[in-house]
Amino acid sequence: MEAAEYPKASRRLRLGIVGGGRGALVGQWHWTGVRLSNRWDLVAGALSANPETAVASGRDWLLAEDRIYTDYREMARAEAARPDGIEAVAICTPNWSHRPIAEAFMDAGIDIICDKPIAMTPEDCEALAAKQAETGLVFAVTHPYTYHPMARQAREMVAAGAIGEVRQALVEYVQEGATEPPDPNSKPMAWRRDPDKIGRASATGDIGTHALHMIEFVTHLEVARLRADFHVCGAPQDMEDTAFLSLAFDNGAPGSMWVTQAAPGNYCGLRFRVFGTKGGLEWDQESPETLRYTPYREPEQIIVRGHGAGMLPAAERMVLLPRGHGETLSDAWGNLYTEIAIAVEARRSGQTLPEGLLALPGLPDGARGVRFIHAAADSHEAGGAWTDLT
Ligand SMILES: NC(=O)C1=CN([C@@H]2O[C@H](COP(=O)(O)OP(=O)(O)OC[C@H]3O[C@@H](n4cnc5c(N)ncnc54)[C@H](OP(=O)(O)O)[C@@H]3O)[C@@H](O)[C@H]2O)C=CC1
Ligand SMILES: O=C1CO[C@H](CO)[C@@H](O)[C@@H]1O
Repeated sequence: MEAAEYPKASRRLRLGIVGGGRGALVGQWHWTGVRLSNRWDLVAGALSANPETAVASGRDWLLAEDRIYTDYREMARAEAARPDGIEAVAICTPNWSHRPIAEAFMDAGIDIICDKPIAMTPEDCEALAAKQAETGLVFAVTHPYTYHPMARQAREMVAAGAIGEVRQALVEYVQEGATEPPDPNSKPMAWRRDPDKIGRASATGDIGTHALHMIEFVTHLEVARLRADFHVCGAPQDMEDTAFLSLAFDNGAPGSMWVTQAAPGNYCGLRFRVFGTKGGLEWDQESPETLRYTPYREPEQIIVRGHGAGMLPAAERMVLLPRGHGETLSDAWGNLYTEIAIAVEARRSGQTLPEGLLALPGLPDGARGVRFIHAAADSHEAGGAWTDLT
């Protein structure tokens, strides 16, 4: 079967970035996606709350001097006033600042690319949703892992009935970074232990939101209810580094989620196992090129990323290199930024895209992540009680 192509870009779109300056973590990953997609020019930035770091970082990134900003509000105003102003902004700052930054750029008519979790509370998300409804802007949320072709392949196989009806699903996102106390000079760790800056949960929000998005994406189901227990399994700290969750999907299937940042030997272990009436699918982000498919009572298959040989069209259109010529998380970021560019260009030019072409996480997905954090924290505080997530 031929893979449906993404529409060609008519030009590169103009992007600005807030956060991601010297010492920051995720800004570089956004920049990688921007470059690999070849659909964006990064032309402006407010890269730090500290003016000196903002300027130094803007020069590192070779931004024009007049487009290096020391205040994101000024950036929103100035860029909106330029004929060649940015068309979208990527928000790569700590969680607590996402809402005010997004609002400033939405007020300026600029499309939003926001890191997760998109805000601190469900009420924040409602305010953002109201502003999106009023402005009609794109609001993309950066869950890159569903942009691995083999994660997309799993989703498409479930939709095509390859494993029958989903009867149970397990997801884990396991890391090791909280095993020892954090480096006191680490910028990314400085705010991740502070509930005023990260929110009501630590690891559960930081990586559990990706796990939630992935398992719902692959199964085409929603988690209707959950129960959660938070633990500290690594170096002593006030917030949880580990969570065990039981899940109840909206079709009645049970599931589980394990999230930890204190499991030595695990680096970025986002993994799922999904089983249905006719077979199972298993995938591991640390070995993203293969998908294990176990049709019941038939030989198991290892499907390898590449062209043909069992790849379904929506997954195959994200394939960049031939089979065996490794693609990894940076390519997934490139695929994500490709879909964001297509959505932004379509909105700006008034095009309607074919139904189902994009699988871009939007504001409802981001808001779901925030509700998930609160439901998990509520459940933990209630001794692991079942808590609604719908
Ligand atoms: N999608 C994904 O896969 C990932 C998502 N994330 C998410 O990305 C966000 C950022 O995380 P991370 O990169 O680890 O955090 P860092 O602390 O490493 O980086 C945050 C950056 O934001 C800057 N910043 C803070 N406030 C402002 C402001 N008012 N104006 C301009 N810049 C500002 C900081 O600069 P300074 O301190 O100098 O002010 C720093 O450069 C979080 O929400 C996190 O959950 C993180 C990793 C991966
Ligand atoms: O979203 C995320 C994924 O990866 C990071 C580190 O590996 C996390 O801490 C982060 O917030």
